[in-house]
Amino acid sequence: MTDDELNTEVYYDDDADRSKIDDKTVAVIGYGSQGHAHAQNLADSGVDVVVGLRESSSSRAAAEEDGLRVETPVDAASEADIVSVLVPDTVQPAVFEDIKGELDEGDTLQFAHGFNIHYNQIRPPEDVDVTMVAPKSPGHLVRRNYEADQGTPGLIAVYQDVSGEAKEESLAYSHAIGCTRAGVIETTFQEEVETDLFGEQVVLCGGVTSLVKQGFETLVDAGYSPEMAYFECLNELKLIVDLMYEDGLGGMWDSVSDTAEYGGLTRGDRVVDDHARENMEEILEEVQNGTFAREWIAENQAGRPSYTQLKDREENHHVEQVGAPLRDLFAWGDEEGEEEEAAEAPADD
Ligand SMILES: NC(=O)C1=CN([C@@H]2O[C@H](COP(=O)(O)OP(=O)(O)OC[C@H]3O[C@@H](n4cnc5c(N)ncnc54)[C@H](OP(=O)(O)O)[C@@H]3O)[C@@H](O)[C@H]2O)C=CC1
Ligand SMILES: CC[C@](O)(C(C)=O)C(=O)O
Ligand SMILES: [Mg+2]
Ligand SMILES: [Mg+2]
Repeated sequence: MTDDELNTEVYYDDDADRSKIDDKTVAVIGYGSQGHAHAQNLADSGVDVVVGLRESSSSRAAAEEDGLRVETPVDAASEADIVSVLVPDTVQPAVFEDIKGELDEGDTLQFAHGFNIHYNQIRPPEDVDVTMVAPKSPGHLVRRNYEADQGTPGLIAVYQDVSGEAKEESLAYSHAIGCTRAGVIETTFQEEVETDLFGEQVVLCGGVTSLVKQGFETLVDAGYSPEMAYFECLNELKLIVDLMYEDGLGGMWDSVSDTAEYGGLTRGDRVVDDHARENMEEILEEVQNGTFAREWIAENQAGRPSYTQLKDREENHHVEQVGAPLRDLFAWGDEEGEEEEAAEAPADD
């Protein structure tokens, strides 16, 4: 398929005008999954970066060790032309209240996910650009891909364009973090929020972990060894998804046996059936009408009681107890573990 056959325009390196960012200062607020990747990629691309972290932040040492200048969020925002808000969605409204006084006319307030703008938790001043550059990937891979001279696909969106250059600046920022190497699509804050929340709940994070757990439990409850069940339902999933990633569903079907293909084609829809589809539609509606957003905001205001309980249950699931020692035995286990620990920035919880 050529670019002409695509339904939407995809922007690559040549479409970005780096002069829109090269003489600007970017404040990256937060140094977690996305923050460390954006800050390091921008800096390696020659952009002036200052990281904004609170004095007590556990991420300060990591950012400084990575050679970045660190100030408080207020001081970083004060000297920046572009303020990239990369703290957790739930703390963004409070952080925004602290830094909003530092946004000068014509500055850019930028996000990697549109939750707080779309659900009106942040009301930006009218005289700044409001944009989004959202890599479609976990942050650690945004950094890893950049270092490997590869890219990460991303989205850009413009919510407010005071300067008349918001889109061009977003593309230049996408270039500097490596997204235009892989391709960038323009969207709206609404579309990004609704598809991102739906995708992570139904397929990528929620759906797939439930599928793994139910498959694992079914085998173990039927008397099969947990190790067998782990390899079958979790470990091999990565290898199957890698094939889909490289060459679509067809690439995967071509690689597995005819027996697997026939069994999968006849049985898959019995598992993820019409009932599952109805549930997907219901979940999408909760995203669209704000039910999920209200629930998540209230959950945070209450100190995250359900989140804490569910997280604890997940961490103690049998598949996790079986998997950890097995992964330690993998030949590459130590090396990868060390690399990830080094790259790992502190999480919000
Ligand atoms: N995770 C991902 O890969 C993706 C995330 N996004 C979006 O990117 C944004 C950032 O998410 P993510 O990278 O996961 O965030 P993280 O949870 O990884 O962010 C943690 C960072 O935020 C800082 N932080 C936490 N609370 C505060 C606070 N109150 N004041 C100042 N700094 C604080 C932490 O520092 P401290 O040590 O001070 O706590 C740490 O540096 C979100 O909008 C998210 O939806 C988009 C695409 C993918
Ligand atoms: C899939 C989860 C995600 O949307 C992401 C990595 O893209 C997130 O919010 O972390
Ligand atoms: Mg998300
Ligand atoms: Mg996402």
